Amino acid sequence: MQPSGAEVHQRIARISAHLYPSNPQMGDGSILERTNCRAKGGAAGFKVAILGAAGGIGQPLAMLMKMNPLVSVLHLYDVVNAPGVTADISHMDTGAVVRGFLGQSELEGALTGMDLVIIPAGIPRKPGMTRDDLFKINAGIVRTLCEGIAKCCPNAIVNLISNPVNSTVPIAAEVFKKAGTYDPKKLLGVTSLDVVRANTFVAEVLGLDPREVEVPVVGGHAGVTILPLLSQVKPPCSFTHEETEYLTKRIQDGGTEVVEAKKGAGSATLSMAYAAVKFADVCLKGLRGDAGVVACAFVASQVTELPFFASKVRLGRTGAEEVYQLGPLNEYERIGLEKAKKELAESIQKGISFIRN
Ligand SMILES: NC(=O)C1=CN([C@@H]2O[C@H](COP(=O)(O)OP(=O)(O)OC[C@H]3O[C@@H](n4cnc5c(N)ncnc54)[C@H](O)[C@@H]3O)[C@@H](O)[C@H]2O)C=CC1
Ligand SMILES: O=C([O-])CC(=O)C(=O)O
Repeated sequence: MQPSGAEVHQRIARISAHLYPSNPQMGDGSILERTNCRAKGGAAGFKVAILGAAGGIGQPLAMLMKMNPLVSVLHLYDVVNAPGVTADISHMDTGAVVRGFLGQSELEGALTGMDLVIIPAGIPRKPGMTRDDLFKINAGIVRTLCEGIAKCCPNAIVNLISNPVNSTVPIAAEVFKKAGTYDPKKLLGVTSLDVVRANTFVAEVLGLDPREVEVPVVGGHAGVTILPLLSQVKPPCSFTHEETEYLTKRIQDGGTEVVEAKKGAGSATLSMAYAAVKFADVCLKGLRGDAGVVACAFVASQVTELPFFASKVRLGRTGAEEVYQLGPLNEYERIGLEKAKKELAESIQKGISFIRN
């Protein structure tokens, strides 16, 4: 029997409400003309939210996550332009269902039920600024978003990209502690761009394909706190002192190199989206229960005397299930580690104090 006109309207309204739960204006009558209204959408997979999805990182990150077969539902949240980015990305013929959420009043809808939350919300650097100069504005943004996570999806894995990561991760930890939801395994500061850069620059020097190179980068994510362990590069190789100095400095200053090249138009966005997706994919594979999933991240740690430190971690069903020791360091790296720890201690304390005081 053919459905009645009223039944067809009801069916479309249901689909529209499913796709745009808190943006009814995005599911207006125009959907009547669409031919895909019987789409099931969302095969088995994970639910992922991106907070800051309309930004320089957020947009390519959203596009790449829409292409990830492990993602069944993708929520795009921002305080501006989320509907436009959502409409655009939702036309991609990949499995994930995309939904947009605009502004603080829709944060709850964006977060409820999520398995993984990726946060690239916040202002980027301009030439002459340090990442710490972003603290004033980004600290408050991260606090608000993490309060939402504690309330709506306290079990989600959080990938925190917003700078200064060395302080925003401690901020997030304090917010979760206050809310009684803190699970150190689930809070990961994203340092994968440092690894991506290190692999690229080391491959250039060695004349190798970057896909064959693995460089552990430990410490934190700002200047001297970024510590590439060139003595542990795979495949095993050695560097002259000059090469070590050149590579260490280039990896540590990679972000500044992009900020200066962009001349005031922001910082790394495309390589960051790539690195964030690589890292998110590793987190999702861990959640799925894949064995031997390892990546570098800035996490709660007992590897040094500091409460947070970036190093290799093993991702599993509950997040960062194992944090690896640093392994043997050479003299150059030992000196670098002391410098890194000094700056890191201050940045971590600044983040903690922001919430406690
Ligand atoms: N961890 C890392 O390796 C890297 C971190 N970053 C950092 O990522 C952050 C974002 O960089 P871009 O995307 O280039 O900046 P952007 O300015 O292009 O985008 C940021 C987005 O965040 C949104 N936003 C602002 N306040 C918000 C709030 N309260 N809730 C939700 N969204 C909000 C803005 O509307 C904007 O769309 C910066 O802090 C930057 O320093 C950038 C590159 C690498
Ligand atoms: O340098 C910046 O401000 C952005 C960033 O963290 C990076 O590119 O590593």
